[in-house]
Amino acid sequence: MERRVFGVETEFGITHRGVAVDGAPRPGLAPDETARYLFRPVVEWGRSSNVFIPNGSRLYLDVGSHPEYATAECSDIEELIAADRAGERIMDDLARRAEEAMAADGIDGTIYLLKNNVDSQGNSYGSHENYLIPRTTHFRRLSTVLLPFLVTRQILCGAGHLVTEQEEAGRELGPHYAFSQRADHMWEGVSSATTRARPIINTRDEPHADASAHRRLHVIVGDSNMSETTQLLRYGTTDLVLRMIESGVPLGDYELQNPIRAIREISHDLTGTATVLTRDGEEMTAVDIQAGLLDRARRFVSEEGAHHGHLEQVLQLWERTLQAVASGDHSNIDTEIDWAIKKRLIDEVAARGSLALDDPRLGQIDMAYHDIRPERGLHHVLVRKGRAATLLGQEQIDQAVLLPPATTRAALRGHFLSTARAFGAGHSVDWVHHKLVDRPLEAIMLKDPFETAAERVETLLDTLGDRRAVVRELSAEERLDQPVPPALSERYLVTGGTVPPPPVI
Ligand SMILES: Nc1ncnc2c1ncn2[C@@H]1O[C@H](COP(=O)(O)OP(=O)(O)OP(=O)(O)O)[C@@H](O)[C@H]1O
Ligand SMILES: [Mg+2]
Repeated sequence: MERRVFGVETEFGITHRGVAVDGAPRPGLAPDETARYLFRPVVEWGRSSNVFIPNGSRLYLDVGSHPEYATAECSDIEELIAADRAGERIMDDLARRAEEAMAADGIDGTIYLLKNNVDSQGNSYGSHENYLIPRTTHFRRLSTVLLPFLVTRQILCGAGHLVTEQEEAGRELGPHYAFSQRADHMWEGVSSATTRARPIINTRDEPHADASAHRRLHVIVGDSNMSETTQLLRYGTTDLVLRMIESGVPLGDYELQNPIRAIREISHDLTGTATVLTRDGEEMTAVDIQAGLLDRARRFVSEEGAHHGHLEQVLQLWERTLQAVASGDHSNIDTEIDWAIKKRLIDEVAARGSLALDDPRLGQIDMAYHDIRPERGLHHVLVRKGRAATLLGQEQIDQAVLLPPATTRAALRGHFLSTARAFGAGHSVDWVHHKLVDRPLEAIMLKDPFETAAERVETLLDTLGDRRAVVRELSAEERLDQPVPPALSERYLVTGGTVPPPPVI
């Protein structure tokens, strides 16, 4: 497919800790109560804990206690990473406000939002990727090529995990460092369930697009990444493998006999030498499978040409990461790949303090790496020290907090909801639908995720009043001055002119 739509959903871990008294930490609020404080400004803003916001994304608090941010539809990987990083910023801002609101209610303490995938009780929460693919893509090829790719992709873009207890039945492993947090929590290869069975690829058929032409591939196996370069590798390689599948190039058959056993064994073997069995009975390592696909990808790119500006970086980082795993020398990737960045830090602290791998202080580092608060989160600290690479400028992330990507229908969603709000008009939107409450019969469906200008949308918004005369777009400074979280600030201002009377019903 020439252009692809990407989106990523992140569920955050949330903890509240009370102020320590005489050095002893006091328990804080329960996660669900903390999450309710977190979402208070969201609910005040949108009368719901499930809202689409001006940057086109969705903020969502399910009955559980893992607040979720789903990026708007993005049409390139850099845009996607910016949208994802904006989500961290938005959640952190909500956490700061929640701490203030709690303090005003006499509840002191600190909120920790972690962009990781397991909490201290061993519960897992997700980082789900969405890729628009043509409906014609053979599902069979998804399981013969995409599934083995995803099972082994963790050696490239796992977030790293310090495992202190044996998590895998039947194998005696002492405390050790694994590639992935999520691998131990996957239960099926390809299926339509999400929470209970946790398949690697979810086939639930909700394309949020023209169903006769497209599918939305829902990948729920990935670890949440802190590193922008790791994200580049994660989405960049997956997009390339999908492109090769879509183009019908022969990719070999790596279909695995037991993908779920394989994903765990690979995660727990940092040497990259654990072998997995293909359906044909061949023994292969994760590095073998990834190297085979990288080789095909290089040939594919040299024949087809690069389809985005970061492609060479993706290929080089892919190769370097495989070399690092195969050689055991991670020094060539330990500023770019999450598992290696974090491992280096853990190894250093362990060596300095002569700590055993199951020392709880190291477990704390494993968690704190994912803390999204810039002053405190260890990934942020490493970036400031030059020990973790970045890809984006701050201004790209700032902009993604306030505005939707300009290249997909998210631009129209953001424009629609911000205009309706400026006029105080009841409205509802989702990925596809746009409705003014007073004009339900004129609801608009945008099934083409690449549609960025639609006369229909403007015509419907024109019923709100003479917009050209009365609506002004606020600058970023003006939006940041508003007393609400920046992501929820009003984008447009009605400055005068004639606002039409309410419609006669
Ligand atoms: N046509 C599309 N193709 C690919 N991705 C899409 C498309 N439309 C929307 N998306 C992306 O898919 C994600 C949908 O997130 P959302 O959490 O709402 O969906 P879901 O996972 O299906 O629902 P839920 O979380 O309620 O189970 C978003 O990141 C969005 O940008
Ligand atoms: Mg979701």
